[in-house]
Amino acid sequence: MKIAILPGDGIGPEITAQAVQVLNALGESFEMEQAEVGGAGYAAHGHPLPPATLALAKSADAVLFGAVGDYKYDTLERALRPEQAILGLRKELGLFANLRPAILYPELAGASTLKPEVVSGLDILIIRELTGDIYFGKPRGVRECPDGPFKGEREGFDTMRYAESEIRRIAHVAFQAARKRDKRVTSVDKANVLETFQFWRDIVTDVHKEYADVELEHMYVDNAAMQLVRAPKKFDVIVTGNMFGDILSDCAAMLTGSIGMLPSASLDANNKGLYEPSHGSAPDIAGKGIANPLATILSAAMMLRYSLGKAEQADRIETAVKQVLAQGLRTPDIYEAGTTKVGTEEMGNAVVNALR
Ligand SMILES: NC(=O)C1=CN([C@@H]2O[C@H](COP(=O)(O)OP(=O)(O)OC[C@H]3O[C@@H](n4cnc5c(N)ncnc54)[C@H](O)[C@@H]3O)[C@@H](O)[C@H]2O)C=CC1
Ligand SMILES: CC(C)CC(=O)C(=O)O
Ligand SMILES: [Mg+2]
Repeated sequence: MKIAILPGDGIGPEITAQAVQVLNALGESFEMEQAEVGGAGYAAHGHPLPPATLALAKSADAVLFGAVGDYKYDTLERALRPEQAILGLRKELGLFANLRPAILYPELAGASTLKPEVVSGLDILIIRELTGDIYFGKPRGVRECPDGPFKGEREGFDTMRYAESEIRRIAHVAFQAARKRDKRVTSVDKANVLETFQFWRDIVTDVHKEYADVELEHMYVDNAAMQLVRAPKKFDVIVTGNMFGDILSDCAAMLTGSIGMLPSASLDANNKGLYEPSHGSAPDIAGKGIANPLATILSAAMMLRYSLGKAEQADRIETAVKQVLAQGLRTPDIYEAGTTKVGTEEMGNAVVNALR
């Protein structure tokens, strides 16, 4: 089985190295091939998603991705910015279903921003549509404002849109996932304001007719953000669009102690996937050896489970992560008094030792 390893920028290479170390410790014979992506792709080949990197991602059975982005590229024209690499990979590989489980490990109850009684036992699954919405809609750009009170001025614009089949397929993913859990789906939208999301609500309601055993509720995104920090355990599966899912999942991350704890799987219709932490390249801590590698290590576990048919090995990694947390090891983002502060590499080494 071939895994494409795309470390990217910032903390990407640091955290990916730890996940690779963990995969190597499983005793499986994975073929791993690494390639530059993001700012690293631009620096080496003049493009954030070099053709050889895309070809590798397409030919591999699964992709393990670090993160992309570096402030030094923020002035480049948009098509050449590092973030285009991950957007391009999602689109090119058809990775429309983004699964972001927000699970609170009991040892991290004190690291969560919420009171232990509000988050203890938290286990929610955010399903974010990943290849549509305003992140991909066209037209977009900067133009002369054609009408209204600002006519003649320059205006920036983007296009929010969802095709019916895009909504149907992500709704099916959500209802099917809920069937394996607590059988409750909350569809998050902004149907009170946006045509796109009234349509979203209508289609999700229609798909729900095929899942009578699953409970469906609709919630506006502003309320959902509030409920996530008020009573997050009321959610089981949240399904939402690309932008709302992006924002709500960062919010949910803090319930688990840190964004460094939130893994993700981005899947196509056949469960071929790209696996990456939900966070970015964290330029503020890059090179310091203090980034939390657990979201990436847990993403590797998701890769074993969803794309590589190795559920037992995925369980082993998740058990090893629980063990190092029980040992009291913490990177600074999840550190509390009475625990032991470690760096990225020490955390990775501890997971490897726990595996053995
Ligand atoms: N999939 C991707 O590659 C993503 C890329 N980005 C890009 O990353 C760059 C930085 O974006 P930000 O908005 O700062 O988001 P970010 O997620 O990189 O960082 C936000 C905050 O969380 C902290 N953080 C993130 N991951 C951490 C980890 N593993 N351990 C400890 N602390 C961690 C950072 O230090 C920072 O304070 C930008 O260029 C952005 O476009 C952002 C999100 C996703
Ligand atoms: C480039 C961004 C869309 C990446 C991001 O924020 C995410 O996937 O969570
Ligand atoms: Mg994000």
